[in-house]
Amino acid sequence: MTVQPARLESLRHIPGRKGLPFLGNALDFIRDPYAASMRNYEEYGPVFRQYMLGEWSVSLAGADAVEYVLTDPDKNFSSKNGWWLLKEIFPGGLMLRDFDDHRAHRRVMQPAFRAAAMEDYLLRMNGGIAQLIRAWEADERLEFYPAIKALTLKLGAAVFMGLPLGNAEADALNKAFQDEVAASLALIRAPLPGTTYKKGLDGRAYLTRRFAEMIPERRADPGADFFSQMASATDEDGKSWTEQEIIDHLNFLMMAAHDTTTSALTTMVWAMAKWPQWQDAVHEEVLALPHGDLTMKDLPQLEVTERVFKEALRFMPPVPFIPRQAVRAFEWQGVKIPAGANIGISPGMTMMQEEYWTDPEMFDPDRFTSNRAEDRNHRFAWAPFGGGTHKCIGLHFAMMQVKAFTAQFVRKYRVSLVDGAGEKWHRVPIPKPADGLPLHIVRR
Ligand code: HEM
Repeated sequence: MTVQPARLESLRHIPGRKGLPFLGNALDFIRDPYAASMRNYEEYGPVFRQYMLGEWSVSLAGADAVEYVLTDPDKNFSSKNGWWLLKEIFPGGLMLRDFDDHRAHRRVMQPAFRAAAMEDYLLRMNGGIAQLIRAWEADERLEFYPAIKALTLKLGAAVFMGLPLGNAEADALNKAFQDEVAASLALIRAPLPGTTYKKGLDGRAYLTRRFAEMIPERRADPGADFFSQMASATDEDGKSWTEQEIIDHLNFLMMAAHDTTTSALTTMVWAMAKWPQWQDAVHEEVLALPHGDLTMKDLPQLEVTERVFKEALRFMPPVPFIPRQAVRAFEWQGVKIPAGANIGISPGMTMMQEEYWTDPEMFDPDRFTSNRAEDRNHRFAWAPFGGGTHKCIGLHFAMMQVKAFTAQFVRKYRVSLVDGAGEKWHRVPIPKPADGLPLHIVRR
């Protein structure tokens, strides 16, 4: 659905500040997005406008706003136009579809996340993780962020693309994929030679060509991987996706899965190194499992691990802000907001609000125990995976991958922070430690 962007004149009644020419409030936001949003909230109230990189947007603060926009009872909000940054590099992905078209595509993708498929992914993951973390044995000091990023990329090539671990082409495909991700976030968005953006478009062209060549192979001899699932997926009428649709969905899925899980695992391991009582509790829980590979049956037993993961997502959410575009005018908290306005909501800010959480600045996985259940203070108090029709389709997959990794990692290693490590984080676009998170690592 195409809607003309809202003009400044139609937003003037909404309080807010412009900041610097063109940059607007971007520097403040990049430095500390929560502090910047909280300042605006305190000064202007729950509806305010912001200017960044030449664009105005309207922020709606608080869990009620997160619920209203994500559940979208009046079909007011376009995800496709909200996530315009991703439109050229990752077109056709689920998040870049709206309403009936989105629902139809999501339904076709859903079987790739059913229990039987998940069991196969877990098998692949277990083998891959064992092999990849073995390489860390030789180190006494491990820079965790680059190490886990390399691990999730290699696992991704196996689980998403169906390539055997160590496949010669996997590195080239992963490099093209990383170029795409970098380009989707680039400030200069013209395909000039040598730019990040041009490299991303080249990466997309290469992946598109290779995926197209691989589709007949995946159809003829399907394996236990996402690519095979998508190549053979059909809708209610038995119609398959076109070649281009398969490529676009696979490409987007890998992007949606990769940096988010990498970031969450980094936060979790940082927290377990900083507050070792959680590392001990997770270790003890893992030791109580039957020895051998983690199975689907074991996953619910990892209850402490799950709480530590949930708290890591609250503390440092990989997707702290969610954009939409209003496709029609609406009213929120008595403020009229015109069609075409860019809308921003922040599950990240909500997950730090004292209204819903005790001592929100404290890392406290016990807030998720059934007797405290602070996440139930509001249906959208804890929403690191979003909600409504676009709620993360990979959330159980992410949980499974995190448990599969953590179980093997804590069984094999104990980690502590190198002095001063992990003190500074880049919070946007996806959180990562500025120093790469150097850890002391010892074999148990
Ligand atoms: C800790 C890890 C993850 C986090 C925090 C996360 C977060 C999110 C969020 C917040 C959304 C909704 C965005 C919106 O409403 O605009 C989303 C959507 C999505 N995620 Fe995840 N995600 C994670 C892992 C994954 C994984 C592992 C996969 C795939 C295996 C995945 C695939 C997707 C897809 C395809 C969508 C679009 C869904 C739709 O539009 O219907 N994500 N994710």
